[in-house]
Amino acid sequence: MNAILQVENLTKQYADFKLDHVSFSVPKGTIMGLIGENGAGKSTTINAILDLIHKDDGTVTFWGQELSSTKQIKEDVGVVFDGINFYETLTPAKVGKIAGAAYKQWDGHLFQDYLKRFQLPADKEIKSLSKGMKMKLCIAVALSHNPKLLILDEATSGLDPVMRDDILDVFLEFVQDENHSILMSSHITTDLEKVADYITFIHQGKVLFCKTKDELRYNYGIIRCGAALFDQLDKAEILAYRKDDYQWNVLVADKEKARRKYKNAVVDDATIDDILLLYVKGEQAK
Ligand SMILES: Nc1ncnc2c1ncn2[C@@H]1O[C@H](COP(=O)(O)OP(=O)(O)OP(=O)(O)O)[C@@H](O)[C@H]1O
Repeated sequence: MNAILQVENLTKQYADFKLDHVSFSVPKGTIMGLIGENGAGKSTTINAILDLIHKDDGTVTFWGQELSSTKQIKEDVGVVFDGINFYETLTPAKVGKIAGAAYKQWDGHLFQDYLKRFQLPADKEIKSLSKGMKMKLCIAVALSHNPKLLILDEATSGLDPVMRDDILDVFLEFVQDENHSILMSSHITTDLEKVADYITFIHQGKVLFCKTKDELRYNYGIIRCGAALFDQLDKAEILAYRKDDYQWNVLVADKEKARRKYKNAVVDDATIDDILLLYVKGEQAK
């Protein structure tokens, strides 16, 4: 069994939104980035995976098994959400004691190491910690019960660039163990460009694609052209397109082919943000 987490046809209907047959898997030793516009369904996906909300259909398997025991998930899956809050009068040291009693696999020394590494004061009340410090505390707790899978929903959004970089290094260290994996949603796509192996793009409740980051980075490109050339483009090769004031921006899956074929066009590399913007704000060709 190569996948730590497998999600198949996950479906959840709300009054005004449907998470629609979402499928993807997170292989061992890898980081899967979950991207999508606000309201795309990322948190709904994560909540359904963790059984925090009832799913209408689909299966979620951890290590090849549908887990009926939430206790087992609690031990083996470290979870960090944007906005998780501990009681304000606790201190990080007290949080460590409580977590030590709650998790069988708790490693108090590891927790102390993370407090030092993340520059968190052990004896300061949580109400006096900044948002970023609280987030770091959540990450320290999630890592210190020795999970095999980390699920992070916007877990780095409150951190400054220097601390984000440090935390991303911690995530990369975590997946050095090939039995570990991470599923992380983030709007900071440059973070995912740095650490993710795969990207799953959810758009309006559906998976638009699930691809390796390298495929996106090395193969996807944007043709910048005028109306005349746009009319000549092979429409079957266009993934999405958008016209701004002066030019057409056309997303293609094979930029080298486009460079060979349309010699007069500028074909730029595409960042994950570019891809997301063109799919969300542009027209989809197929
Ligand atoms: N409990 C609920 N009842 C009804 N609708 C809900 C509920 N929770 C979420 N939704 C709707 O589901 C949709 C998807 O929300 P979700 O939080 O999954 O998006 P997201 O991709 O995580 O967005 P963001 O990037 O803004 O966090 C939204 O339209 C939201 O209003």
